[in-house]
Amino acid sequence: MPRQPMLLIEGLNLELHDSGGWRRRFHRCLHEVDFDLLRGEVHAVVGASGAGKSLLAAAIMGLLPGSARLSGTLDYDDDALTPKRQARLRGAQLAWVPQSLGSLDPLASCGRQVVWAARRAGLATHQAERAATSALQRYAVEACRHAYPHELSGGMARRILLAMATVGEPDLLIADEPSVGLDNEQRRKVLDYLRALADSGKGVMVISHDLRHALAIADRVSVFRQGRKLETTTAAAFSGDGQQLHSNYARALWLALPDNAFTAAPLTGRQHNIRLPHEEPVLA
Ligand SMILES: Nc1ncnc2c1ncn2[C@@H]1O[C@H](COP(=O)(O)OP(=O)(O)OP(=O)(O)O)[C@@H](O)[C@H]1O
Ligand code: NI
Repeated sequence: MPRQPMLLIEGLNLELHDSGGWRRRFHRCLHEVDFDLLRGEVHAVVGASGAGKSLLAAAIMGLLPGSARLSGTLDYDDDALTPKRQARLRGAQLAWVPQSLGSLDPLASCGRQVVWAARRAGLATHQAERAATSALQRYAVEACRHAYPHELSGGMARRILLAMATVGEPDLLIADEPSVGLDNEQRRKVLDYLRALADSGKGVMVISHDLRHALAIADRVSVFRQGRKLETTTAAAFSGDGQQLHSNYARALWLALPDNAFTAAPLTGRQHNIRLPHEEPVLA
């Protein structure tokens, strides 16, 4: 029997103000996006810089700029995800690892911020302290408990954000580029932990510009480009010469992975000319 999605998004359109200029002009950042997330699943969202991945996360969390124009339906657990409901669920059932390391409070120690996150998720004071300790241990940043954000490396700061997002055992976790700046060992641990969260019945949405990292843990993958979702497919469809993929873009992303230069069928001249989506660096 098909499982009911915990998160269901249909026909999502988003317009934001153009930055700069005095004229009030909007531009469309998301176009008719359909997306769903099942319990127990890791659903990866991949695509180049500017594809709209982080804006989709912000729309789910209810953290878009005030002037944003949003239309379409957003349901969580069979009920509309209204701004009021988003505010109530945020930090408890709905958790988010933001892409920007600037999200940490520069004036509070890292340990304090993880405890705050646990309190926000509804834990009582002594439980929050205990949960914070185990979250810091899980990501091997216990030594950073008394440090301030400016004293951390990028990878350490990323792991503090992960500890904050997961300390309250959320139902749905959105991790926006959770492994940027981590070494291979740490990345593997973080990805394994996200996989384990899904295996324990939670829903995990992982946003990544790196298809390899997404495929390491994903059940399904949605490919975005320029504000549009091109396709949602099983992670298993990224195999061989990519024939199971629907869009040329997803196939190009797949064939561009270093290992596939050796294992995939030879590219035709036309495929060689596909412009690959790594034009811009990810700002994190
Ligand atoms: N606050 C904002 N105001 C106006 N435009 C914005 C705002 N945030 C993002 N955009 C625009 O929306 C588009 C999508 O941005 P988004 O941050 O979702 O991309 P992304 O896929 O997460 O990219 P990256 O991989 O670089 O993080 C971009 O063209 C960006 O310029
Ligand atoms: Ni982003």
